[in-house]
Amino acid sequence: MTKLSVNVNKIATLRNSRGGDTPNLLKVATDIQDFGAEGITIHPRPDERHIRYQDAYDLKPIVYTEYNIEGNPIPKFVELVKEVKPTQVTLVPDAVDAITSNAGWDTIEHKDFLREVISEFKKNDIRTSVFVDPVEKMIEGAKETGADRIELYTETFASEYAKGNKDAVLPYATCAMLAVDLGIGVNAGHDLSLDNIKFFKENIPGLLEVSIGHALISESLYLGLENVVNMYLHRLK
Ligand SMILES: CC(=O)[C@@H](O)[C@H](O)COP(=O)(O)O
Ligand SMILES: NCC(=O)COP(=O)(O)O
Repeated sequence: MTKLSVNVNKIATLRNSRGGDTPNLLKVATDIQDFGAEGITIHPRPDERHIRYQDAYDLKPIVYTEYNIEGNPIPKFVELVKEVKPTQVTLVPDAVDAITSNAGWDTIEHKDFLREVISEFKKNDIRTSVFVDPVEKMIEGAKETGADRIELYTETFASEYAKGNKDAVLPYATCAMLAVDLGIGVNAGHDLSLDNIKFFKENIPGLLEVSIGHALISESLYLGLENVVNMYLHRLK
């Protein structure tokens, strides 16, 4: 079974745009789980433009499913994760000024660094995952770091699939099979959506978890607008 972990970064983006507490992140995270999602993902960035570090603490007692915290393991992030103790930490090599995550780790070049932070998280009983492009050498490198899982960076798959190139899933399938053979769990995320998720799931062996945010929140607007507009019209009669 593949677990759905909902990334709530975009809820925090909307909240921060007005400086208040609407939408309320904790209510949304509670509702998402009550509606059946099996996890909540956050990706606090150093500039706290969406998820604030304090949100990570506030969500801890609210998340009763799997709690996944993603980010670049700078010292401040490592301390945060060790204090919050989520179910899983996903290490992402994102630059401070990146609009969003745009590449996986070079697990060979950064093997020693990754091995060190991963062992620190493992001592704290936190499952570890490393964000990687679908390149076999990077999966083998991830194994060397001691990570429990990889998260396949699915941006290329998503953009190619949208253009009709279904073969774009093949490197992901190959890497997932390799990971399973090596005894590493397989997660995936970035730009997955209602349009591409079924095909991706059907083609990726052993897919344990997907984390989805941007498309899922956008789709919630598209699919929820009619209901809300009609509720306003009803009150204005
Ligand atoms: C690792 C990954 O693909 C997601 O965490 C994505 O980066 C979401 O982050 P943003 O919401 O900041 O784009
Ligand atoms: N790890 C990927 C994630 O959490 C969500 O990415 P996206 O759906 O916002 O692109």
